[in-house]
Amino acid sequence: MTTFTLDDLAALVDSRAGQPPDTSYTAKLLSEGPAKAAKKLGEEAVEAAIAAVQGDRKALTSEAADVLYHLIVTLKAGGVPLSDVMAELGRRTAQSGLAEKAARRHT
Ligand SMILES: N=c1c2ncn([C@@H]3O[C@H](COP(=O)(O)OP(=O)(O)OP(=O)(O)O)[C@@H](O)[C@H]3O)c2ncn1[C@@H]1O[C@H](COP(=O)(O)O)[C@@H](O)[C@H]1O
Repeated sequence: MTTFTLDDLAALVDSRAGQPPDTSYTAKLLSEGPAKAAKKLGEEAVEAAIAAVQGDRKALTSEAADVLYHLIVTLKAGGVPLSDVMAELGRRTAQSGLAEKAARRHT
């Protein structure tokens, strides 16, 4: 069990933004703009999907980590804070909770 969170990862990515590209992989990726980060995200997502279809749990774990990392970088490059994504997920959860309650009232 790890205590490392997506917020920790986003903070690491934030710390690399604006640094010289030769200082880290993240700084280099961010310096290349949103399209490059998005391309990497797409590639990693396909690799994760292939691992899932093949039932390769080890590869899926590794590729999922790549997806989450490149998603965080893509969000940073696109100017969208992770907190906005979490808020959207929270809204959807709240909405589905209300929808479930309404459905129960009508049964
Ligand atoms: N989670 C990751 C992470 N996952 C994958 N990667 C990098 O993503 C790259 C993907 O591999 P590829 O072979 O597809 O990419 P590449 O061929 O090197 O690059 P391209 O030419 O395709 O752009 C590798 O260089 C990995 O090291 C990551 N790099 C960084 N992190 C996190 O970001 C933090 C900061 O990292 P640095 O920016 O390297 O200091 C680290 O402490 C980690 O927490």
